[in-house]
Amino acid sequence: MEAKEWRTEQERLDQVREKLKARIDELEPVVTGLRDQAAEIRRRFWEEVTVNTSTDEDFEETFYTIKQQAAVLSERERRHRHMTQQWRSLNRLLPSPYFGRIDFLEDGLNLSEQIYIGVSSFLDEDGLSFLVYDWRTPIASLYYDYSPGPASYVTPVGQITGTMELKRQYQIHNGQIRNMFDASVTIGDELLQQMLSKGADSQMKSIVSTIQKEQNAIIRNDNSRLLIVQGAAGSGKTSAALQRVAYLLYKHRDSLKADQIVLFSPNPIFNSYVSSVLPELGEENMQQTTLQEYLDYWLGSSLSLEDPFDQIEFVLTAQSTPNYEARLQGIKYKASESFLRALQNYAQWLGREGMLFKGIRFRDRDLITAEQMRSQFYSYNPSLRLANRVDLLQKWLLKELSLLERKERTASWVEEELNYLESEQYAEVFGLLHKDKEVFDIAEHYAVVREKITNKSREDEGDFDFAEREQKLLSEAIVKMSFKPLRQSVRKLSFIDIQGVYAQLFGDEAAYRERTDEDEIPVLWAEICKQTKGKLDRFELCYEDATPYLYIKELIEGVRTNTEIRHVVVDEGQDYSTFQYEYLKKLFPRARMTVLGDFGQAIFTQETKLQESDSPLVRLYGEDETSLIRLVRSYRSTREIVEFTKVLLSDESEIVPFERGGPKPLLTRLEGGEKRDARIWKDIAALKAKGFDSIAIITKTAAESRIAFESLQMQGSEALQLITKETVTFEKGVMVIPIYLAKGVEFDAVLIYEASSQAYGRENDRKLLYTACTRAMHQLLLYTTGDWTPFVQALPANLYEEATY
Ligand SMILES: Nc1ncnc2c1ncn2[C@@H]1O[C@H](COP(=O)(O)OP(=O)(O)OP(=O)(O)O)[C@@H](O)[C@H]1O
Repeated sequence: MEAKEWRTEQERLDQVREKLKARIDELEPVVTGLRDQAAEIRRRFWEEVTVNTSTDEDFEETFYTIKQQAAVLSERERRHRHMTQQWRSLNRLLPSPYFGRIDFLEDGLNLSEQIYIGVSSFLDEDGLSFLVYDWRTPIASLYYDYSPGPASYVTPVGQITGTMELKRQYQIHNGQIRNMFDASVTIGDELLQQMLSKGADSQMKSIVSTIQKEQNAIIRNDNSRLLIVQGAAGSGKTSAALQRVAYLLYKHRDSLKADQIVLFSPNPIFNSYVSSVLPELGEENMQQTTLQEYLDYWLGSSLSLEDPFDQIEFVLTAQSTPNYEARLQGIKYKASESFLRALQNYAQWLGREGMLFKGIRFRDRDLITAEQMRSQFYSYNPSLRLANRVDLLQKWLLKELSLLERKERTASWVEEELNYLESEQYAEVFGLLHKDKEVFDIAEHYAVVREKITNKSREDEGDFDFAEREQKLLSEAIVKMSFKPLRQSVRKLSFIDIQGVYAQLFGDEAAYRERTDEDEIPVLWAEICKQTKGKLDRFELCYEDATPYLYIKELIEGVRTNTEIRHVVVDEGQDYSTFQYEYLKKLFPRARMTVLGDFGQAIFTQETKLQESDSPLVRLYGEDETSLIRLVRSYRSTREIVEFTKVLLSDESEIVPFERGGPKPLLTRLEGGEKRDARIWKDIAALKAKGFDSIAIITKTAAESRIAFESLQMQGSEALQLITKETVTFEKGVMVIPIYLAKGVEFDAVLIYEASSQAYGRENDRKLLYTACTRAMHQLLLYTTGDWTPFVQALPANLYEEATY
C-alpha cells in the first residue's frame, strides 16, 4: 500500500485516539465523583432521614423520606455503573480502536461513507458521527458478509443496498498500525493466517476481527427457535457460539441480560477455557454449567448418580467384564426415541393402573396406606393428567392428615409425652401456644387481671380450669409438632414411589411390552433389567438412566421449568441424547436453543445426529422453527493435520482445510513402553525448542492417562500435569489427558500416546482417535508399541511421515 495511504490512516488513528483519551479524561472524574457520591449517600443514609413514627403522619413522612433517599442512591449507583461501563469500553478501544474499515456507497447517495469497525462504538463529540462502529451494528455485517462490490445489509427498518468500494483490515498495537491489508475475496486471509499461526492458550480468544461469512450467519441468526450447527472439528463452532452470545446481548440489550443465557459445556475444563471470551468483548459472562450439574440438582440426594465420565470410562475399559454388551445396549436404548415413546406410553398406562405409592406411617402404625392412596388416586377423573391427579391426591392427604391429627390428640402416648415433657420443651410449647392461640391469650389476660384483683399469685390458681385448658392446648401442640414432618413430606410429594415406578418398568419382556406398547426391545433386555434394578436397589443411578428417570418423575409430579432463561446454548451437541434434548426443552420453555456439534466427534454412547432432516433434534421444535447451518472449513489445524484426520474419519467427511501449512503428522513405532516414553520426552524437548508451550499427551481413557503419567514421570524431570475429571482449569505446559476431557479444547502439539490396533481396534474407536488428533493446531505425533491401529494403516502413506531413528 502506498506510503501516503499509511500516513493518512495513521493520522486518522491518532485523531481517534486523541478523542478517546480526551473522553476518558473527561469521564474519569465523573466516574470517581459518582462513586464517591454513592458511597457518601450510603454512609450518611440515616443521617439524612429523621425517623419519627409517633403519629401516622410522622410515620408516613419517614417512609417517604427513606424512599426518596433510596431513589437518589440507586440513581447515583445506576449512573456510576453506566459511566464505568463507558469508561471501560473506551479504555478497551484505546490500544486498538478498530480492526476493519469498509467504504460503502448507499444506492441513491453520491458520497460513500467510511465505516471503521471495532469491539464497541465510539461517537464523535457531536454525538452523531460514528468514529468507530460496534462490530454488532447492522452496517458492520457488510464487513463479514461481502467483498468489494454490490452489497446490502438489513436494518430494523428494511434492507439497505449499495456498493462496497473498499474493505480494509488493520493490525494495530498500542496506537500504531502494524499492518494493513485491502481484502478482495474473503476477509482477511492474511490476518487470519497470522491469527491461526499463533500458539494455543489456556483460554479461548475472541475471533471478532476475522469472523468468516458462514460464522457470521450463526452469530446473527435471530429468528429460529432452534439453530443447529454441524461443523467439522476446529471449524469455529464454539467461537461462533460465544460471539453469538455477545451479539444477542448487544442487539437485545434492553431486554436480555447475561444471566438469562446458559451454556451447557461438555466438562468443567471447557467451562474455564471459554470463560474469558465474553469479558474480553466487554460483556458479562453468561451462566455456564454442565448437564450433570443440572441432573444432580434435580435428582436431589436420594440417589447417587454416576457421571458421564465414569460411564464412558466403563464403555472404553470394561469390554472383558460379563454383561458389558447388555450395559452397552442399555445405554443406547435408554437414549433412544423408542424409549422416549415407551415412557410416554408407560405414563398413559400409569394413568389407568400401576401407580406406586408409599404409605404414611406414624409411631409404627399405618396412618394412610399405599393402597388407600392408590384407590383415591384412581377415583379421580381418568382424563386428568397424572400430575393433576397427584395434585388432588396431595390435597386429599393433607386433609386426611388434619383429621387424623385431631383424632390423635386423645391417644395415650400424648398424655405420657406430656408428663415427660422437659422444661425447655414445655417452654417451647407454651410459647407456641401463647403465640398461636387466641383463646389462650384471653385466658392469660384473665389470669393476670385475676392475679391483680385477688392479690393471689398464679400458683394458687388450682381452682380454676386454666390448667386443664392448658393441658388440652399442649396436647394439641404436641400432636401438631409430631405431624409436621408428615405434612412436610406430603408437600414434597414423598408419598409417590418414583423409584418403584421407574424400577417397575424393567419387568419381564411381556409386561414391558404391555405397559409401553414397545416392540423394539433390545435383545439383552433381561440383563438390562437386572442391572438397572440392581443399581436402584443400592440407591444408585447409571448416567443413562438419569434423564429418563427425571422425565418420568416429571410426568408424574409435574414439569419443573425455568422461565427466566431466554437462550440455551449446547456445545458438543452430538453427545446429548434425544431424551436430554426433550428434557432441556421442557426445562426452559421460554428459551431459544443453539446446538453446536460434530457427529464425527460423537464419542459417547448416547449420541444424536445433528444435520439429517429426520434427526430427532430437528423434530424437537419442528422443521419450520429450526435452522441448520453447516461449517466445513477447519481453522484450528494445519492443512497437513486436517488432511490426515479427514481421511482418518472417513472418505465422505466434508472438511476443507484452511491454507496454513506445517509438518505432516509423524508416526513413531517403538519396541516397548520404556523406549516410547523416552522418545516422547525427546520429542517434547524439540517441540518446546520450537516455541510450543501447550503440549498434550492424549490417551484413550483416564486409566491409561494415570499409567502414562506415572511412567513418563519416572523417565523425565520436566513438569507434567495429569488432567482428570476433577480438574477445573488447566495451565499451559505439558499434560496427560484422556480424550473425552480434551473435547472442545486445543493444543499447539498433540502426542497420541498409544495408537496401536489394540487401543483403537474397533469401529467405535475411530471417532475417538479423530477427536484426539483434531485437538492439534500445529503438530501431531502418534506413537505405538505394537501394530498401528487399522485406521492409521488404511491411510495413504503420503499423509504422514514415519520416524527413523
Ligand atoms: N474466524 C476465525 N478467526 C480466527 N480464528 C478462528 C476463526 N474460527 C475459528 N478460529 C480458531 O479455530 C480454532 C477452533 O475453533 P473452535 O474451538 O471454536 O472450533 P470448534 O468447531 O468448536 O472445534 P471442535 O468441535 O473441534 O471443538 C480456535 O483456535 C479458534 O480461535
